[in-house]
Amino acid sequence: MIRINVDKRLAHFSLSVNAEFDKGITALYGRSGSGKTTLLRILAGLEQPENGSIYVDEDCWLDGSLTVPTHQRALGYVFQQPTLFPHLTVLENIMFSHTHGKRQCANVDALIDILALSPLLNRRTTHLSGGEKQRVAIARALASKPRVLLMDEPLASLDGHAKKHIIPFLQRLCSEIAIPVLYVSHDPHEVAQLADNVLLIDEGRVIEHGPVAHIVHHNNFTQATFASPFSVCEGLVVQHDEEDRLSLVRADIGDIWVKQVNATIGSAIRLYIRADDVSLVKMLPAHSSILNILSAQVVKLTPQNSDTLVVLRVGGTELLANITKRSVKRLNLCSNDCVYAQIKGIAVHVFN
Ligand SMILES: Nc1ncnc2c1ncn2[C@@H]1O[C@H](COP(=O)(O)OP(=O)(O)OP(=O)(O)O)[C@@H](O)[C@H]1O
Repeated sequence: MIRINVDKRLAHFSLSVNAEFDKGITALYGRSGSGKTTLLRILAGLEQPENGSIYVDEDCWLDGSLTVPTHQRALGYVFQQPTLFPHLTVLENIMFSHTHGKRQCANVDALIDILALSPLLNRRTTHLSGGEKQRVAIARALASKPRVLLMDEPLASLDGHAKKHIIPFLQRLCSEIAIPVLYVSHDPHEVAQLADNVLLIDEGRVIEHGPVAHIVHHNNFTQATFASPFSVCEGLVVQHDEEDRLSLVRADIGDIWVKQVNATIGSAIRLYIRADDVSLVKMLPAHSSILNILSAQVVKLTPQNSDTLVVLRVGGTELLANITKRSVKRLNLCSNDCVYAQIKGIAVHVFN
């Protein structure tokens, strides 16, 4: 557990953060210049706050005049551009912190295995792809067995294909290392896929902090980076329909049919549902191509520029729908109305 309470003034910017981060991935999310990197740098001891404290469990990294220098903080730092030693092989890069640091070394074999680095170990890092370099940088950051992992847009320099490839490694790794991971990202899709919690930051102040499914529903989240609104739902795979190539997910919003997923029955799964892919009807349709029709209640209507964002209560949780103003008028939609939310199975993104 990290407990941080710091104030920092820069020339035209001030940051004031009081937060706690438990194990798992916390996405630091906010518009450009909101203070995400500054917060990581303070945690790493690369910036000195005017006052405040940082504790990792019971260990003090900063309090008043006491400042533990960066090299004595048990942390790993992964940057947007992997900074590897070009004169060393992949294995030598990974082992660098082991041979040069004083901390106990992690199980390097397990890291190499999880990050699928075995075929690369004897290669020079100059000849690796961007995604391979970043996997080496992550292994190196973890080889010193840090108690905190800081990742500053680690996938930003990768293309969509490389990102897709590396994200499952990251997910597996972060669930195995069981330490707090602070992960800066501008990409709402990445946040939805990876984060357990989100700290939303604006102008150096914490705007929201909590579980990802809750925070992504906040207007502040979409306004922070002009992301299209979406919902994140947790569920379990309960059935595969081989003939129709579909899978049934028992999610917190109800049972949802999605395109067949490569996951065993009982696997935990996360659904990403764009608000634009949710439509509303007041009566159950007699014949519909839409596979998922859920009973819902309107909680709130928020007119946007040309659309209206509708917060729905579905099961014990919330779901967002984005519909046109004309649709709101046509349905004469008001708060507390009972409706049916329709979600195309084909439109649901599945993260497993
Ligand atoms: N060394 C510095 N001196 C003065 N101002 C700085 C310094 N470093 C950063 N800033 C300012 O502090 C603010 C926060 O910067 P920071 O890099 O933390 O933002 P960020 O949220 O990480 O942005 P981005 O998403 O664009 O990387 C910005 O206004 C930036 O110009």
